[in-house]
Amino acid sequence: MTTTAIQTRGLTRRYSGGIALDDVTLDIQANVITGLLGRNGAGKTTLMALITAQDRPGSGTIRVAGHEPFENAAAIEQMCFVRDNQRYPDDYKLKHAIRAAAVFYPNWSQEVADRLIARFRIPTKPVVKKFSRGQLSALGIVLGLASRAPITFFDEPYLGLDATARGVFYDELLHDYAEHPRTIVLSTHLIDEMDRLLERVIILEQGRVVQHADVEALRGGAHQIAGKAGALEQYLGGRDVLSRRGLGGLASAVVNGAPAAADRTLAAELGLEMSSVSLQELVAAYGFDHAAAEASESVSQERRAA
Ligand SMILES: Nc1ncnc2c1ncn2[C@@H]1O[C@H](COP(=O)(O)OP(=O)(O)OP(=O)(O)O)[C@@H](O)[C@H]1O
Repeated sequence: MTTTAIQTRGLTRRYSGGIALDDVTLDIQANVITGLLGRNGAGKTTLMALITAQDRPGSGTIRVAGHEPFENAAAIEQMCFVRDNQRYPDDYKLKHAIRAAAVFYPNWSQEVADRLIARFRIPTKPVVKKFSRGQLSALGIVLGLASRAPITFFDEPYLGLDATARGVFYDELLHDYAEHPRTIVLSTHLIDEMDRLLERVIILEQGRVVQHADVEALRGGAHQIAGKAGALEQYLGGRDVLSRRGLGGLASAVVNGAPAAADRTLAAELGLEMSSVSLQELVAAYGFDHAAAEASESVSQERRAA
C-alpha cells in the first residue's frame, strides 16, 4: 500500500513578477525517490520552499505527514532541504556545519557524514564561505544524506560537482536509501544522468503540474516518431503532439500516448521511424514552447519564400 508523505491542495504562490505556483495539487508518496523536473523558472524551488515552511503560500494547503508545517517545529525537524544557495554563518568551518546539523536532525548519522566527507574530500581548515562551488554542493549532500530526515529535498544538489563526485552522490544516495528508505524529492536538470535514481516524477511547467507519474509509466505513455516532414505530418494528423522539430526536409515529434499496433503499421507504411522517448526528451517536450516554435517556423517560411 502506498502512503502519502506530502499533500498539497490548490497551492498558489504569486510574486510581483507573476505566478510561481498555480493551483498545485499533489500527493507525494512516502518512501519513494521523486524527481521534480521542469524548465528554469517552472516553480520547483518555490514548491520545495513552501513544503519545508521556508515560505508561505498565497492560497492553498500543505500537509506533511498529515500536519501543517508552517511554524510547526515537530514537522520541520522531519524535513531536510538542501538548497543550491544555502548560506552558513561567516565563521563556520566544516566541523561547525556538521555539529549544528547533528544537533538539529534527530536521525543524524555521523558515520555517513564521516564517510562522505572523506569521499568528497571536503577540506576541514577553510571557512565554508571560502569553499568552491563544488565543495559547497558536496557539503549540502553530506548534510542531506547524513540527516536521514524522513523527508529530504535536494534542489539541484550537483552544481559545480565534477563527474566523479556526482557518481559518489548517486551511489551513496541509492545505498543509504536502500538501507533506510525515506521520502526523497530531488530537482534536477541532469535528467539523462539521474533518471536511474528516480521512481516517480513530477513535471512542472509555468507553475502548474503537467505530469505526476511513475517513471516507467510515463516513458511508456508517449512515443517519438521521425522521418520525412510530409510523411510525418500525415502521421500526426489529429494526434496530441507534445513537441516537434524539423531540419530541412526531415522532422521528428513526440506524441502523447502509447503507440498501438495500427500506429506502428501506419508509421512503417509512411516510412517513419518510431522509437521510445527518454525522460529527458519527454520533459523537454512538456516544456516545449509551441507558440515560439510556430513563430520561428513562420519566419523560416517567409525567409525561404523571399
Ligand atoms: N523571491 C522571489 N521574488 C520574485 N520572484 C520570484 C522569487 N522566487 C521565485 N520567483 C519567480 O518564481 C518563478 C519560479 O521560480 P523557481 O525558483 O521556483 O523556479 P525553478 O523551477 O526552481 O527554476 P530553476 O530550474 O531555474 O532553478 C520564477 O519566475 C522566478 O523568477
